[in-house]
Amino acid sequence: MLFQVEMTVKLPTDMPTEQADKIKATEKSYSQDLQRQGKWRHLWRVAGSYSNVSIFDAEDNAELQELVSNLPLFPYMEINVKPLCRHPSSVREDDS
Ligand SMILES: O=C(O)CC1=CCC(=O)O1
Repeated sequence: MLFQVEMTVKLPTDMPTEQADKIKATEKSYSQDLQRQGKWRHLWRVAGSYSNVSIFDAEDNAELQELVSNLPLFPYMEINVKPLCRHPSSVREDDS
């Protein structure tokens, strides 16, 4: 199942830079691992913001919840999820 996930990062302004950098590095590694596994299909920055729009490919809602709640930045993000299904006019055969 495909899901559009929009994440907006809201780190506390008083978080020490070293701590923030460590969380961001762990987040990068975790996200790149999921991208290589094909679970995190797309990762796009929303221009002009500290948000991303991502496409996840998870077995079901429970797996999506597990993937997203294990994000190192999870405690510091607002997350919106939209389940997706194939558009009947899509010409892409691999959009499943
Ligand atoms: O910077 C972000 O949008 C949050 C994030 C998701 C994956 C990653 O490496 O950073």
